[in-house]
Amino acid sequence: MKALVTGISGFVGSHMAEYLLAKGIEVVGTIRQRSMKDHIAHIENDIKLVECELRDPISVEQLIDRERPELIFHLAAQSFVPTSWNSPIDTIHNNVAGQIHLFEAIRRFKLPTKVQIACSSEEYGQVEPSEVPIREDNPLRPLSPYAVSKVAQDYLGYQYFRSYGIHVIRTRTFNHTGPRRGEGFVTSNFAKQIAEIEKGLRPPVIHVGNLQAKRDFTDVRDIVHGYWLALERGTPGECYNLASGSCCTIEYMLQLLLTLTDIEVEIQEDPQRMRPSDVEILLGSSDKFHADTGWKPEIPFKQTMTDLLNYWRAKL
Ligand SMILES: Nc1nc2c(ncn2[C@@H]2O[C@H](COP(=O)(O)OP(=O)(O)O[C@H]3O[C@H](CO)[C@@H](O)[C@H](O)[C@@H]3O)[C@@H](O)[C@H]2O)c(=O)[nH]1
Repeated sequence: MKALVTGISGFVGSHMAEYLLAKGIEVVGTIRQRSMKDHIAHIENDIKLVECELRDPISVEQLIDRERPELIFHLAAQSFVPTSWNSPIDTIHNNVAGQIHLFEAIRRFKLPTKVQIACSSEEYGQVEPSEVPIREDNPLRPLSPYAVSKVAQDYLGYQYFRSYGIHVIRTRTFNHTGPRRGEGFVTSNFAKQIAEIEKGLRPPVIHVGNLQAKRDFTDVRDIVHGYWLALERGTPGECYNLASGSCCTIEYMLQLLLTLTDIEVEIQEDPQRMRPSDVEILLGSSDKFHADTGWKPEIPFKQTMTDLLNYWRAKL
């Protein structure tokens, strides 16, 4: 069986590739011209890498025609919320056009390919206290251009399923982290700052943004298992939350990291790290996904954060 992973050199893409290889699946992955390959260097000989700009319909059509994968894990995206404030149109264009080109190519060649699309809990946006844990039928009230791009990807998935019968599964994933998480994202950013302080590379001051936001974190290794199950057992056209079912403040996450180190630090708020509007709480129910696929997260949050901190300690 052949699987195509878009964005294979990214954080989730690299974990997805490892997961698929362990299952004996043939893996093809897309990278961009200037993609860093550090995350996949250890498996580069076991996968096929294809340079493909997903915003270019011709490249995507040629890729799909040539590879004809049975499964697609569509993970390529501009995934950092703050970047989307700086250049909203780039995020919307990148995330929406890439997916449309994939769908159009599948449609053109009438392929039975199963496609998982990486949607996001950010789509729920402004969530009322009475609405948690959030279920899939909650209203979508996106609060960032990134979130709007994910709503568009999500509904395009629904539309291509309804219009053309393409086997699309929409996974609305809540926050996920673990080794190789990009350093801009909060868990990795704080872990990296701690590792740098431990090594004497910076003064003992941790710079933070909004510590009161609440997020529902799952380990990336549980998430890629979920993506596999989504295509194996999920109902085409459906959307599913992937979440741990509990949440914590960003402050709690920072304090947890600080229990894993001996250093003493000062915590300093950095106005640059504040957002024009931040999602206050994301706490998801995965009951629907569990009922259809049996998925549940296995890795405790403390283990995930320990692995992430050790990743930075080894990398610096
Ligand atoms: N990045 C960052 N965030 C901070 C910081 N301090 C506090 N935060 C807060 O920490 C929360 C999480 O921020 P991120 O790690 O950047 O993730 P996100 O905006 O929640 O988005 C992530 O999760 C989505 C799923 O809910 C994903 O769709 C998205 O791609 C990303 O992985 C936000 O409320 C943010 O304001 C900081 O120094 N840096």
